Formats: sequence, structure tokens, C-alpha cells
Amino acid sequence: IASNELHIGGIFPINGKGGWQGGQACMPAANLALEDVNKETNLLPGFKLILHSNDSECEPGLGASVMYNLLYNKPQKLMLLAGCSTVCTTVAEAAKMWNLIVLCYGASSPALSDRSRFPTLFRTHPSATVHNPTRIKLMKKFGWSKVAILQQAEEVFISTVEDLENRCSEEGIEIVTRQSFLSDPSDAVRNLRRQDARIIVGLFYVVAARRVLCEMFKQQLYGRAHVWFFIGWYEDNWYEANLENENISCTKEEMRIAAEGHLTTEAVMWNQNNQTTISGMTSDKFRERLHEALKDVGYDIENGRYPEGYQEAPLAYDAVWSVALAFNKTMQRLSKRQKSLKNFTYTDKDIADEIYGAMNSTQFLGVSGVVAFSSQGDRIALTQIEQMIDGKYIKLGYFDTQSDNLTWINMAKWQGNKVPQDRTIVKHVL
Ligand SMILES: CC1(C)CO[C@@H](CC(=O)O)CN1
Repeated sequence: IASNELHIGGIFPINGKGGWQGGQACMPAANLALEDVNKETNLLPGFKLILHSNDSECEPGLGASVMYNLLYNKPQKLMLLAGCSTVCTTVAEAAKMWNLIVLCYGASSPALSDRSRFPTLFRTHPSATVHNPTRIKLMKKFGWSKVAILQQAEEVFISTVEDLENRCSEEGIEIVTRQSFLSDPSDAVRNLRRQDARIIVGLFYVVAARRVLCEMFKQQLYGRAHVWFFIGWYEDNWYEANLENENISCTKEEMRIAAEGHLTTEAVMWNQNNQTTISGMTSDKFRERLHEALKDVGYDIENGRYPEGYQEAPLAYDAVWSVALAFNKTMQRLSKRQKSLKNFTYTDKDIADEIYGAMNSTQFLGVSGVVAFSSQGDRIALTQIEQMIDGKYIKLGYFDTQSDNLTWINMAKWQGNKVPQDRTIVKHVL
């Protein structure tokens, strides 16, 4: 291999049907970033970053075999990029045995925030727990101290709810009931009704969300007396799509009525202002170039045919920049000791620790916003708050957990122009 090449492995979920096939947009985004970092003259001068990519289909087993192929085939790899929580869990748990840093651009599972299991993991994709401080901020803003939780029985939601419960008890917010369901939410929704739940945090994937919405309509758990928090990363018209082939027995109109007024929280993945990022592009310019790259690989963006992972593409683009910047910093430090990344081997803990230290101190403005990691390797991210008003999502504001700063942009709209109460106020007639 040419002596001026630095090699990394990339594991992308492209094909397959289970989980998240976000590699479809994230791999082109990563390749775009490779092009850009290799053009930066003052970044890794004299070196070329090379990415060896493979498809994991979001299957942990396939992800593991792809990882072994990357490791046991020359050239030697210096780091691994991966997507999908299940694949990242497998890859990150094993990679420490080869002293490899793993950088995940598409993994939201809270279980990954665990340095004892994943000592070398970093992720540009925030954990699903990033929503929780925002949910609590909203509860306090609207004066709700009794809330209910409705969740789908999936690992990511179970660990997110545990984090939410801990934060609620710290903040004096009472969880009046917590209901979970596997795939049919009707009993769980009925229990919410029985307990007169008014403020409900909903945690489920989009197919389950449509079932919940129809149940809400049928059991009249919507309207002026109820507020639902849903996850914000469903596709825009999710509540009226696929009703027939998912056997949803509500009409589009009924789904819209039930959905009216709900709040959503989500992590900001596209930098929201027109600042020039480290790549020299604004995120709008990045979007343009990503569309070109996606058209080159056959996606018909103009006609709204977006690949999966489009939303997360900035996270993959910034992941490659994080690698290049960390390697650059490491090269500078190693050269003081007459060492180089070229010397790295899978048993070289010294160089691995240098790369870890450089990655740990990452701080730059990327197309996904400021890229920085917590001590657990989690992405520090802003969240955005929206409300469904007249069938459209209106942006209400942004929340920065680090500074506890809530930027409010639009007024929330409540039916009857009154903020719903978190419980029935029994008026004592004197
Ligand atoms: C916001 C979402 C859709 C959450 O799941 C991530 C995939 C995963 O965690 O496996 C991708 N991004």
C-alpha cells in the first residue's frame, strides 16, 4: 500500500429490511466528506484518507463478519465507522480488542452510553435520551407535574423511559402511570383513559404511532383536555400514510383530528443557521451537494424519492471530518515522539490512546451543528420542538440542554385557547 495512505473501515446499513437502512444516504455523505477532507491541504498534509465500505443490512451478525473482513484483510485499518444501534453495539463491544475507536453516525440507543462496555465508542448521532431534558423543560413551561407514559416494548424506548423517569423524579414531576404494549396499543390506551391521564409522553416507532393515534381517536383521548408528546423524526405526513395496508380502521380525517395539537421533540441534525461550517459550506450548500451525490447513485430526489438516512446524512458527513481532525491532531502529537499513525498496529494501545484523546476533545462546527462528545462518547446536540397545528408541524422552539436555554419562536396553539391541565381540577363548591 502507498505509504501516504491512512485507511478506515465503514459499515453501512444499505440493504435488508429490518431496522434502519440509513446507509443509503449516509454512505454517499461519508464519501462526499472524504473528497472534501482529502482536498484540505492543511489537514493530514501528505496523507490521503481512504474509506473501505461494506453493507451490514443493519444486521449485527453481518456487521460482525464485515468488521472481521475489514480487520483481517490488508491494509490495516485505523478506525471503524458504523450505523444502526444493533450493529454499533456488536462492533463497538468487539473493537476494543483491536484497540480501534468506533465512530457511530446512526445509533440512538441509550444502552451505548456505557464506557465500561464500549470504552472506545463515539457517536455523532445523539442518544434517544436527548429528548428527555426537552420534554421536562416543556412540562415545566406549561405547568404540568403529573404525566403519563405510553411506550412500545422495544429496547431503545425502555432505556429512554428509564432515563425519563429518573429525570422526572429529580424535577418533582410525577409519573402517574406507565403503560407499554408490544404491537396492539388498545389495552394500554384504555388504561390511560381509566387513570384520566391528560399529559402523555408517547415512545414508539411510526407504525405503532399510527395504531396509537387511531386508538386515541376511538377512546377520545385527544382534543382540548389532552396533550401528547410524540417523537419528531417520523416522516411529515406519517399520520395519514399507509392506513389501508396497515389495517388502521380510522379515516385520514379522524387521524388528523386525533393528531391535532400534539407536541414533538427531536435532535437537530441539520445546522439551523447560515453559518459557514468547517468544510467551508453552509448546511444548505451541503444539502445541494448531497442531492447531486444521491442523484449520481440513482435516487430521484426531485420527485421526492429520498433514500433512507437522508435526515442523518449530516451526521455521517461530520463523522468523517471528526476522524480527519482527530488523526491530524494525533499525527502532530506523535511526531513529537518520532512516531506516526503509520506505525499503528492492533496491539498498539499507546497510539490508540492518542487517537482516543484527540477524538474526545473534538469541537468544531459541522453541517450537523457543533460536533462535540460527552465523556460517554455521546453526541451533544440541540433539540427542536414542534406542534401539529392545522395538520402541519410548526416549529415552536429549540432547546440547548448544555446551557439550559429554551429559544421560543412561535406560540403553542391550544383548543379553547387554554393550556390543558395535567389533571381534572375538582372545584370545591363552598
Ligand atoms: C432518528 C433515528 C431514526 C433513530 O434511529 C437511528 C438508528 C438506530 O438507532 O439504529 C437512526 N436515526
